[in-house]
Amino acid sequence: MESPMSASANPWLRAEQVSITYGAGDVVSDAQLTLTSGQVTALVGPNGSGKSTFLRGIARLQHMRTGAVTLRDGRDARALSAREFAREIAMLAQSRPTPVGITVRDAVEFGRHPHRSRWRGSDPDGGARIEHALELTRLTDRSNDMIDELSGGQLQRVWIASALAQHTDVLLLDEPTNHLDLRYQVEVLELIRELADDHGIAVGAVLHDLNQAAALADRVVVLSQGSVVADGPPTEALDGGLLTEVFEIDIVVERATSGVPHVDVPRQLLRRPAGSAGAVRPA
Ligand SMILES: Nc1ncnc2c1ncn2[C@@H]1O[C@H](COP(=O)(O)OP(=O)(O)OP(=O)(O)O)[C@@H](O)[C@H]1O
Repeated sequence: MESPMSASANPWLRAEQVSITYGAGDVVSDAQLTLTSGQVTALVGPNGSGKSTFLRGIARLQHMRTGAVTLRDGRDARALSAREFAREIAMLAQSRPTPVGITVRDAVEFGRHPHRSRWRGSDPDGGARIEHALELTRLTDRSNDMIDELSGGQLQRVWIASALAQHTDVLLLDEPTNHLDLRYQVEVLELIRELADDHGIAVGAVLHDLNQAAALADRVVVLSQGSVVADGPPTEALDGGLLTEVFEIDIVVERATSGVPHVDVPRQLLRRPAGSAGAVRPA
């Protein structure tokens, strides 16, 4: 991980012409993604559009039928050993079993696996990296708690801490705010922004909430039926017409005074007129 000051202009990860199949046709088709130091890139799109599969393909958790993933120094990410790869790219997958009987610190320590020497298990930087990851995720005071006793939001922060302890330039997050209440969502989103801004990490995150994507991301990539149909700053990629087509529901995008687009669905879609058949009335 380098400081943002030393970041080169080259993307830290470039995935190109990625196609992934589960057997009956491609679910990701000729897709591309570029991740840059200090930038958050949000992947958005309807259920089943291929967001997770695309990210998992890049993270080598899914076989790619075609495609290339190139690191900043020109190395082919797919040619690296598992240990080398895990020193470059950390991935927080969507669903993880919660191990029983381990502490927060133990879970964060998992992230050090690619840095431990093979035979003796020594990891001179490990202690400091783990402390730093706990600090960034505000978990220092909980480090001795058992992880099966944490709330969903705290647990999510533990997994992010574990990915941070891995100390990579690139962080891939699949729905990092899933199952979190609003407060924890905001905390996790702020943390992601901080990782990019203060630590120069190149973040790629699948997000469902288009307004969160608009507020958080420097770039938004829109996937539809496995293909990238928009890739640009939120003001360009979050286009009302395009989103209406992709999500198959009327979507209006307004530009707030801050410049951040605000994505909305017309209210009449959500409420039945009072007195209409089947309207829900308060008891
Ligand atoms: N293990 C699997 N076996 C077969 N098909 C799969 C498998 N996982 C996903 N798919 C299919 O691949 C397509 C893309 O799924 P994927 O989970 O990548 O979409 P997504 O955009 O992340 O969806 P969501 O927003 O619902 O998480 C879907 O049609 C899905 O049914």
